[in-house]
Amino acid sequence: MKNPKFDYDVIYIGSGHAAFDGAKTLCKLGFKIAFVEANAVGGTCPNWGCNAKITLDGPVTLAKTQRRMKGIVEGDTKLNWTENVKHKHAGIDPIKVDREATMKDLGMDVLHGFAKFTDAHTLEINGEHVTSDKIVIATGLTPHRVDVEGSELSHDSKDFLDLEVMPKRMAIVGTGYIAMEFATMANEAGADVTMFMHGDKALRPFHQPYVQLLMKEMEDEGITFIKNSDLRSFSKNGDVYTVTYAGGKTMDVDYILDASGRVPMVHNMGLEDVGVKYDDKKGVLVNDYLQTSVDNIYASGDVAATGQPNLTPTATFESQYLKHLFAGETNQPIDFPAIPSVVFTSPRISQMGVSIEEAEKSDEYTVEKHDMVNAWFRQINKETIAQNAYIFDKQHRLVGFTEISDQADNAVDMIVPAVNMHMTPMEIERNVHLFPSIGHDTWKNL
Ligand SMILES: Cc1cc2nc3c(=O)[nH]c(=O)nc-3n(C[C@H](O)[C@H](O)[C@H](O)COP(=O)(O)OP(=O)(O)OC[C@H]3O[C@@H](n4cnc5c(N)ncnc54)[C@H](O)[C@@H]3O)c2cc1C
Ligand SMILES: NC(=O)c1ccc[n+]([C@@H]2O[C@H](COP(=O)([O-])OP(=O)(O)OC[C@H]3O[C@@H](n4cnc5c(N)ncnc54)[C@H](O)[C@@H]3O)[C@@H](O)[C@H]2O)c1
Repeated sequence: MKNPKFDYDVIYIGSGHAAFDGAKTLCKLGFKIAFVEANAVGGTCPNWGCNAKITLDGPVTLAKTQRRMKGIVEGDTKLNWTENVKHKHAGIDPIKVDREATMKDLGMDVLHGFAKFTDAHTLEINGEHVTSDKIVIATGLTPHRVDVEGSELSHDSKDFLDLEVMPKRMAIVGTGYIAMEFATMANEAGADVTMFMHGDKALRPFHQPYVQLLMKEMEDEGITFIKNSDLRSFSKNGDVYTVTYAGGKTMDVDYILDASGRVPMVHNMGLEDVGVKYDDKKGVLVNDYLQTSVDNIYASGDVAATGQPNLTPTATFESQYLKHLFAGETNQPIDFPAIPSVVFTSPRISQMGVSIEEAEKSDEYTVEKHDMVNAWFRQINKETIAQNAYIFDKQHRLVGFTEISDQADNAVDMIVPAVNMHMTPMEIERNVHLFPSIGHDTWKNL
């Protein structure tokens, strides 16, 4: 215990990556720590985000690859969605229990309930008051609902991940990360998927020519995109849902997934009462030390308005930074590295650092584009789309990378050190990779 004036040295509101990853090493330095969790311990990523999604995606990508290898790999492939969801539960459901046990083994407390500030050092949880020297708001995001009549009839990504039977006809609102990933899974599981787009662009943060290739691939697999859909209402008659859009057109479906984005969890927590400033869309306002407008209150992860991508690696990085700050290991502002991101569709699209679009507007950079689809390494599994681009600065150091292919996730991950350490060509040469491997394939162009 560092400050006996309070019940705890640090309380984290939330128990996701923005909290736990740094806390687990902070507690070893003698800090007394508690997490307040209103839902499943571990937060979004393991329970209804990354881990849950990628467990369901494994058999989806396998089925697609096996179809391409027809004749070499014999037999028909059909995804059994019900068994896939059972497999997901078997792998994912124990995580929250294990995580809570780990927290307690490390000497940290888990307080189940919804936290509300009563003053800058005090939280009310289920009518009990607990105090802490520092409080970290790590409450994440929650699904946004489109503002149309009948919006309560739609489902969110959490509901989708627990679907025991795949509906025959599915309407998906949006074409962001969740919409595109979940459409890929639903389509492979046999659903007739229609995507209702806000405008005419999908996956806006990614290189649009790659997004066009992905959309064409998804259309070839049977997915329909309705551009500028201008949603009007959802209604339900018996088991059938009707989507009304674009000037009164209608479509009947069996399920509506609203994937129109996620918004910060900042309400009903007494933030206004204690003076913590926030923006409804961006989250809790923080300075370069992740400190809010109240000195002893910090924010970390998706809920913190840092302008960084709302991803697990970002939450982990911020949580680790706060550990260093609280432990006195740094007094410097947070210095974000380039954070890689990938959309787990088939094929996948990944990117990191300076984008092609930024590079093409500046004399500082050069862009080298590659189409590898006919390269032998990409033909092992008969990939049908495989392109990437490297962005270099004037010293020929890699500053950005993007790829579309079945292996785009592993490709960008292999390139992380070259981008973040600003490696020179000589240093790059000294990083010798396995052969044959995606690492070798990706670094050979540097
Ligand atoms: C479907 C989906 C797929 C995703 N896939 C990926 C992926 O593949 N890769 C990737 O990097 N990222 C992915 N993400 C994003 C990733 O899950 C988040 O960036 C990450 O979980 C953020 O962690 P966090 O700790 O900030 O918030 P969270 O993990 O959301 O944790 C916040 C916790 O706070 C709790 N809470 C909120 N308010 C209160 C309160 N007042 N009192 C008590 N507890 C409270 C919540 O119950 C929650 O458990 C995905 C997200 C979704 C939804
Ligand atoms: N692979 C990953 O790393 C991964 C996967 C899933 C989620 N995430 C994280 O979760 C966050 C939330 O994901 P998301 O997909 O919900 O959000 P998003 O911001 O990626 O996409 C939201 C989509 O909804 C659309 N939209 C908004 N209003 C609409 C309307 N009225 N009608 C039709 N469409 C509308 C937007 O145009 C956009 O296509 C992401 O930003 C990302 O940080 C990451």
